[in-house]
Amino acid sequence: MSTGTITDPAPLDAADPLAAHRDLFVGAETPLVYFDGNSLGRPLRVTGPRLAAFVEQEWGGRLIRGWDERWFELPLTLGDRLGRACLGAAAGQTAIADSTTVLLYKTIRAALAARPGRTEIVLDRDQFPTDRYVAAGIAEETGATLRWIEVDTSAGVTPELLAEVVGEQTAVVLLNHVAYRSAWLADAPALTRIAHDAGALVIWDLCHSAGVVPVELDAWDVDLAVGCSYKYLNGGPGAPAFVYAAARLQDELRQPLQGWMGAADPFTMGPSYEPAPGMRRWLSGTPAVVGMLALEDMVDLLGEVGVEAVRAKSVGLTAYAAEVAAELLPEVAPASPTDPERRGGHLTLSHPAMREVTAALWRRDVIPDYRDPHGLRIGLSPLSTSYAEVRAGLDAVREVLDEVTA
Ligand SMILES: Cc1ncc(COP(=O)(O)O)c(C=O)c1O
Ligand SMILES: Nc1c(O)cccc1C(=O)C[C@H](N)C(=O)O
Repeated sequence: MSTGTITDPAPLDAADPLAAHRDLFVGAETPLVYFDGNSLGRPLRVTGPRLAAFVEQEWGGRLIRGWDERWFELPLTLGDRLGRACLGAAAGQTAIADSTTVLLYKTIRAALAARPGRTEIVLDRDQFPTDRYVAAGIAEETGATLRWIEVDTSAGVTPELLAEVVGEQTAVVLLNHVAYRSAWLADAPALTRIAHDAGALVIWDLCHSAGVVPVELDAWDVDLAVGCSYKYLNGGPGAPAFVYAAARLQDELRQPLQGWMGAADPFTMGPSYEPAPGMRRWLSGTPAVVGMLALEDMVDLLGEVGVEAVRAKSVGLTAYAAEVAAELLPEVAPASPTDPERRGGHLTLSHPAMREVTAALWRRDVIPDYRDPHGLRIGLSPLSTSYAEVRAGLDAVREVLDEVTA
């Protein structure tokens, strides 16, 4: 059911300079509507053959020699390439390792230890659960206290809100760059400055921005950052995460999971742990080489396309989704910022029936996410999503909403 005033997606797709990139992704040609690329991105077509070739040639052919030839350095070489492609990080500051959860533990502990005498971890009430849970566990373990920023679930942390809570006891400020629920895009440079003015270190969780929103970690003077690689970086389910530590802090920071792969000379196998210089000290155990291969493919693609172009399409897609939703779903409330400058790569629409609507949409191969309270979350991966797909998905929301509220 259309009001007739909604912009036709066809000319938008025809004018989209990235439209052809859709064909690079597995499944993008099917009628399924995928609104969950911010939870698990689609695989690139090149990744299947690349995994098969890895098994036959690198793993099967080189066997243990692969470590010396490429794998031992891969967390750092790929980290550097990821840093250059979409994090604004010069070489030597990014490593691929662990999961975001584990890297949150490592970075928060390292930051706390670097601010002796200060006891507070500042974070917001609405940040992703794993961030809050890890911080709470560290507080129990170390005696640190959590100091909460109260935020509106349809918005996020502003400089004013942060300035109210930081103080001389703040050791570390932990923030999400794009809020997982509302898509609020935090003003990272301003918030980083506020943390620094209070004498604290800042950790940015970039899970919902890496690969879709340009990030400038060096220019913003960020201390530490973490993020996952399976959303807009299309690394695949459970692919390892990334960690950034500013070069100026690397000698000073000590992460707590002292494993042999982060030691100065792993193969000396000496009696005690000495951290490796540079980013290698952020590693703990054997790197997940197979898990990095799909990410490598996406980093190649992002390097070619440029994250600014990805962001331009992302803004186009979320603006179009907001426009269509406003026309087609007048009873639904926007639960994301209306200003595209403050909005990340997804859009959340709120209505009391959205849990039921989401379940019904999945049954008809329209795949968004549901997030409490009442949020239908539409994740739009710019390189694999078309404007026509946005329109088809929202038409389905209209039909299903009519059915479940009839
Ligand atoms: C902001 C944020 N942090 C962390 C995570 C997850 O961390 P992990 O990959 O360790 O499950 C997610 C999503 O799952 C997230 O959205
Ligand atoms: N990591 C996930 C998983 O292992 C299973 C299901 C969903 C996820 C997610 O990534 C959730 C996502 N971070 C969110 O913002 O809700």
